[in-house]
Amino acid sequence: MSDIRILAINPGSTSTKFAVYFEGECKLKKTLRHSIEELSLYENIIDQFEFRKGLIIDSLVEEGFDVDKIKYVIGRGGLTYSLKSGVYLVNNRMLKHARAGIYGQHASNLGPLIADYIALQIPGAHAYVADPVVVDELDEIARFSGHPLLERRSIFHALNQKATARLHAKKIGRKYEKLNLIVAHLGGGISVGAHCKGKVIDVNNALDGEGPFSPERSGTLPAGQLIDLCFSKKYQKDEIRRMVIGEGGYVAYLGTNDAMEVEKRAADGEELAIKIQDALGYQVAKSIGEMAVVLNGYVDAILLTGGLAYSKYLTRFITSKVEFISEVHVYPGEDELEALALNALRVATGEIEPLDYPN
Ligand SMILES: Nc1ncnc2c1ncn2[C@@H]1O[C@H](COP(=O)(O)OP(=O)(O)OP(=O)(O)O)[C@@H](O)[C@H]1O
Ligand SMILES: CCCC(=O)O
Repeated sequence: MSDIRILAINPGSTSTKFAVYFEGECKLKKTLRHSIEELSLYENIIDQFEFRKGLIIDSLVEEGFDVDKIKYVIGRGGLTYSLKSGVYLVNNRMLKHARAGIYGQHASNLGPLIADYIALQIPGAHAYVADPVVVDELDEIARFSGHPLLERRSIFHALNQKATARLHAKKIGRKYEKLNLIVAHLGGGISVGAHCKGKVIDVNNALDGEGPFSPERSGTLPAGQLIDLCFSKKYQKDEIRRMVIGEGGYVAYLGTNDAMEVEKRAADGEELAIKIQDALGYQVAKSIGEMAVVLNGYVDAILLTGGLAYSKYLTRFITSKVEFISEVHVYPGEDELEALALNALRVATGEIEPLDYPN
């Protein structure tokens, strides 16, 4: 490995995270948190581009990094075309789709834009994204929703799910491509994926009201009641959308998206907090059961990851319901920056070729 320098960028809904790696070693890792007031100045996600990009560049300069030596700038991929898993060279079409948000607004749309901007300032540098949220490896049978006007799409925590699955495979000395795994990412949003020999053949769409509820998302709602709500004239479209994403789940029931606070309130005996925390665990366990069926019962392991997986209460609750299916392993938190950097390293060392974003 000769002087490979990588900048990894992960724009999240309330933070911008970035890290610099030299020779595969992390030299700087920063999380810049953004208050609701700060972000409310911008009407659209894309309007935050200058602000977030400026913060990263200022931080790098402040830390005295010789940015000119960075040749790989890799961002979290956004809501663009559905893609197969891998590392993609950022091209103009991807930038256009991310900028216009034609497949939806999400902070990750800023990933390719910021990576591209920074790479353009450095002679010889290139911009990439890896395992974007739109990684789609769904089996054909999983695409049917129940109505031809509505096709299921694969939108999930692909980067962390794949990284956790690969980490587990490495830990047990097996190849990811040889295993059947169920991975539950338990973060602000929740996705539960069936990984069949290296492909996520079914997963709930974590950004479209599917699957378990989460700290800030409603998950699947009763369709009939939702239709009535939409036409009740009591709510605007945006309000309903926020009930599903941003203000559903813990936020709707308990007024907070902080699972640590919910756990404390439950431990202090607050009855509603106890019920809702258990209901979240129950729904996650139910989704894991569904994915076991998708894998015909052949499940090498169930992996719990994401911020909520730090909660011993929750992981024990879920484990008690699903351990009859397979062994459960807990990988709390996420290290998406590390996952991005590892992907860039695989390109830098020639282990993989970057893919082209389709025309
Ligand atoms: N030690 C802990 N115990 C319980 N919950 C925790 C702990 N640490 C963090 N969390 C919870 O994890 C959630 C955030 O998880 P995470 O950081 O994985 O999500 P995110 O990155 O904001 O969103 P997403 O994972 O959907 O992209 C918050 O509700 C937070 O309170
Ligand atoms: C599924 C996309 C990632 C997120 O939860 O924000």
